[in-house]
Amino acid sequence: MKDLFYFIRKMHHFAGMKLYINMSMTLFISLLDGIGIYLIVPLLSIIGIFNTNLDGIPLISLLQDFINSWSFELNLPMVLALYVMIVGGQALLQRSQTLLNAKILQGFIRRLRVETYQGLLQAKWEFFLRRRKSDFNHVMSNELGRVNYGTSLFLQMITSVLFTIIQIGLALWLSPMLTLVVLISGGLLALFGRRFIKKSKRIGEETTELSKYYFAGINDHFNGIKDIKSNRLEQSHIHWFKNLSRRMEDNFIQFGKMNSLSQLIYRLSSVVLVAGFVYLALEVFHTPPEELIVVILIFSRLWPRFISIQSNTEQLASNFPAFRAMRKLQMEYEADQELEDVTAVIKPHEFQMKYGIECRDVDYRYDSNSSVYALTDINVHIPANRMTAIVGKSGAGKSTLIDMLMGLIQPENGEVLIDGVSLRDDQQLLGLRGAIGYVAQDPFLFNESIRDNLKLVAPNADDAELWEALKFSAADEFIRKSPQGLDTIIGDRGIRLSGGERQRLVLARAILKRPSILVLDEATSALDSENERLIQEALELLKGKMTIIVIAHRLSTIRNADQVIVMEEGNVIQQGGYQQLSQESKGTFRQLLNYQTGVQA
Ligand SMILES: Nc1ncnc2c1ncn2[C@@H]1O[C@H](COP(=O)(O)OP(=O)(O)OP(=O)(O)O)[C@@H](O)[C@H]1O
Repeated sequence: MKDLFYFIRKMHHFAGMKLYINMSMTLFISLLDGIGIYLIVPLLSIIGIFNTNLDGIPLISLLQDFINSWSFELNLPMVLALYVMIVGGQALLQRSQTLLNAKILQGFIRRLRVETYQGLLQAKWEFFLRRRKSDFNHVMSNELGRVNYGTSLFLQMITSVLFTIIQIGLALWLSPMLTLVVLISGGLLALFGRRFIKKSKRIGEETTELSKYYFAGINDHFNGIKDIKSNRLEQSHIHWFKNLSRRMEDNFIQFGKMNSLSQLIYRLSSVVLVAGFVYLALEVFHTPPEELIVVILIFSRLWPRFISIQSNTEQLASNFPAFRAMRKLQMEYEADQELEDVTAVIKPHEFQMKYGIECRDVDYRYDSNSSVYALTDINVHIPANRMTAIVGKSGAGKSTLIDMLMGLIQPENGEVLIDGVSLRDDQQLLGLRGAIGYVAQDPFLFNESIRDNLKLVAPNADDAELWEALKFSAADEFIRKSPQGLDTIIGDRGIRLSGGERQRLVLARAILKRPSILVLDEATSALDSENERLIQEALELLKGKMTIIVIAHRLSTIRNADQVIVMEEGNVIQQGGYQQLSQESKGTFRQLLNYQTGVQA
């Protein structure tokens, strides 16, 4: 409930006056609707088609006096014209209200969607390390839809409740005793209905869990489709999917069963109540027939409202878990924001690094409850405008160190400094990130054209600049050969390219950004020797102009590095020039070199 009110407050903040106009319109439409129905009896009676004495009915006798005071005589066409005007006016108003309602809701959902997306993008990298990406997809699509539906339902309910209160007031005026009986019956029904609301909430919780599981599953399966196909795992996945789909169906039907049962009970009770009413009115209270007609009219309008409020509450309760899931995600990313505003632009050339990046006594672990550290007591200096290589066995902590140097993760102890200023400073962090060109182990490309993928980092670059970057990364030749050239669409994550082609393309993209720090995490691992040599030569030309940090398993790649950092089990165990380290016969670096060149120590 608390989460629901949070979003309602948000909507109130967003829509302001429009929300009240919308609600007033709904109320007015319901009133017109009610008047239209109530009027038909007295009007027909006034013109003598329906012969009843209306003197005893307060509101209607007033209306009768008013109509009688007119100087002209009311006839059937005029009565019907009045009726058409009221109901027609209501239909016109209804259309405007539906439009306004859609605008408010859609505007609110757009805002919520953008806010959540932006909040997620501004969260720290560590936030993403701890969570499944499919959970974000789930909240951003499925749960957002349920929040939308729930919010709209809640607004409908407020107007419905307001209108019901007005109707109760009218009914009390017309016949207090019988209305009280209706109200008491309604109250008993609401008490009885609490169990249905509780059950709806429980079913809603299961809906959230199942849909989360569904999103995670399809996400994993389609990401791993190559493994599934090559290992013939289709059957087990289809079996999993069928099972889950069955559970989703059951969950849906369970809600339908419960909702229809509550509706059945309410409807049956309404028939019993009407029968009881008529009996009481005629036999006990000796209500005159014309008053009875009005009371039955009131009842027939009031009771369905009770039923629909009850049914809407059940629907709303089944959506509570979506409100909670959305709010929980928001609170989590709000607590893990890394920058005030990631959209603030600091141009790469505005970031000047003279001395370099330094790690001072840095410790880091991925899980604060575990005793295992990914980095321990790291003290390194990455000099500006030099090339530094980081080497070590798999799992030694190379990528973690790079993430630390880029400010993606923050040390548990110690400090990372750029020219002596801590990376905990937002401006420093923003400046650093803007100045980095990063090529990951598993480079990311969008399912767009080569041109679009490149222009992502440099929207104003012309074709000549694109080709220059592509030449640098030895990617120009294969792109020239493809029939569509720069307009070639490269598939999901660049699936239509080979691993080496992808790496070269991402390297071109990094260069196009004109970074002052180039970070290559195993960025040339998929290249053949010829292309690797071409890139080495290109990097050689960059030396002295930008800071280059390279992780490489193939040590031939880093022969020209100014500094080599050797890591083992989260520690830096050697640090120095390539030549110097290769001559330390007992050192790990020498061992690694020997393994790769086939020389036994
Ligand atoms: N997201 C993570 N959550 C928990 N532990 C992690 C995570 N990423 C890495 N680790 C652990 O941290 C240690 C260092 O990993 P890291 O990826 O930095 O090694 P690496 O030297 O880059 O390895 P490789 O050469 O295989 O890429 C490893 O023991 C790894 O299991």
